[in-house]
Amino acid sequence: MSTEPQPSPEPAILSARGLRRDFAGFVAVKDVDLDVHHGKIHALIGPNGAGKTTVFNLLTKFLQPTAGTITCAGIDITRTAPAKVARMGVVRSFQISATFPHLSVLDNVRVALQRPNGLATQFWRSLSTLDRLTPRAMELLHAVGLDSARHRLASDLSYGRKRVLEIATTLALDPKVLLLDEPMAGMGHEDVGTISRLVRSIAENRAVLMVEHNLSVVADIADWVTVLQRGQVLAAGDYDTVSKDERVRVAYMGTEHE
Ligand SMILES: Nc1ncnc2c1ncn2[C@@H]1O[C@H](COP(=O)(O)OP(=O)(O)OP(=O)(O)O)[C@@H](O)[C@H]1O
Repeated sequence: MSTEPQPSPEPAILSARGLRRDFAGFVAVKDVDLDVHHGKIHALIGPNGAGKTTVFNLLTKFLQPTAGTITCAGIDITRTAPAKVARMGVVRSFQISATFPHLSVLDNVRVALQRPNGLATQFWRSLSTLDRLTPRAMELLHAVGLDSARHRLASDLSYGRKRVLEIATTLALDPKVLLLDEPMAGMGHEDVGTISRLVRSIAENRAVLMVEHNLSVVADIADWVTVLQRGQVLAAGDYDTVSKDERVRVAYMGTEHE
């Protein structure tokens, strides 16, 4: 079984080589190589404590690596600040609390859109200054299927639709790489289908890296899977390949997906 990063004729948009992170002598992530490609969904899976969240935080620069390199479109971002990395197009989804519960769905997206437009200070004077962002906000709401809910308060949405709204606000930043941390967490069956379709459509014109525990979803939508165990890459490949690997089954899938 290969632990090589994803082979592709196209250069990766986000790459890690030899990624390592120590916490006070404990090695949480070691020698991790991975590539994230435009138009593809890359799933990062593994048992609890395998190091998925740490890798996620390293790639978005919320944590500084102890060793290794991270590149975005060939540019070394290993020492680049998180805000700059986000401006380069590597954007992580935040949890639902990142949306404003007492604003409408439309205003939540308009507020998110002001960031790439540099209007951050104007918003607090008047929402009317955001009017020119309405057409783009409506496009995004249409793309995620929330246009009919645009005048509802975010707090009135179902859990699944709040998550969709949160993803829409992330898309407002027009990411090249979208990192999703357990997008299906807490979802009912119907919402899982909705979010899966949404993630698939998002990946049509950008790269997606997602940490996901729901292996049915990974089987369904991931183009490439990296399996972590004890901070290291145990296996990498398409879902069919990694799911048949005996070590992966023992480490993870054998107990989780039969
Ligand atoms: N800030 C920290 N200080 C010390 N140890 C940490 C820290 N963050 C993570 N760890 C340790 O690193 C290891 C990997 O944790 P991490 O949260 O990345 O795993 P995970 O695969 O995301 O797990 P889960 O699926 O349970 O969320 C764990 O043993 C964890 O206790």
